[in-house]
Amino acid sequence: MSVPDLRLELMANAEHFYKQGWMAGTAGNLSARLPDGSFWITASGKSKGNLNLTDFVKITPDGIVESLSNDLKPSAETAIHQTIYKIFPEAQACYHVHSIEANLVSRFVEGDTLLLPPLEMLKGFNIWQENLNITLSIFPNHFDVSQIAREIKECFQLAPPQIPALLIRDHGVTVWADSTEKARNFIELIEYLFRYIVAASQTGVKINPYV
Ligand SMILES: CSC[C@@H](O)[C@@H](O)C(=O)COP(=O)(O)O
Ligand SMILES: [Zn+2]
Repeated sequence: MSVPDLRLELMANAEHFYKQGWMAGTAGNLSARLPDGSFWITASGKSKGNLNLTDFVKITPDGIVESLSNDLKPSAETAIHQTIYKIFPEAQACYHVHSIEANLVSRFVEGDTLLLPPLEMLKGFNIWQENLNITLSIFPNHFDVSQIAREIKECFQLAPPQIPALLIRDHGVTVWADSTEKARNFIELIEYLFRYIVAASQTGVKINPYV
């Protein structure tokens, strides 16, 4: 039986996110791991609304770029995907999108953690506790992407995140999961939580009554 090409999943998910307005103007990047530990990642600067099979670059476990053409460069944020796959061996897909709500909520706090609302939606991240006090790490949006990747590694090696997601201030969210399907769900869940936080701030509702 032939194995389905993971690029087809990435193309479908990118189109879905693009239609939500989360990958406008070439924003965002998606990757998925292959059984040999290499991963497909979207090539840099491509519109994510209508990707082709040729709009991807393969990165080997040693970090070698295997490009299908000289015109293709790997995503400018490949270092973040590599870091996530290194720290979390169970991760099989890593998705990064830019939504307006992610950027707004990243400005709601000055520190490096965002308190999440204790909503039922958190069960989608396999969190089954009452009186939830779940936070999301926020990283500065350094011009040098490898610096962002280093800070992610340092932070998560000290303390693993409570949910498989991270936010880069004024930039966007990144999630990872053990399948492309779950990574897509995680993007939808976290973006729902961001929308809730924005709406709560407009209506005066406390984000988390347990804190
Ligand atoms: C709208 S440009 C955004 C980029 O600078 C970057 O943040 C991004 O997400 C997409 O970069 P790419 O190199 O296409 O993967
Ligand atoms: Zn980005």
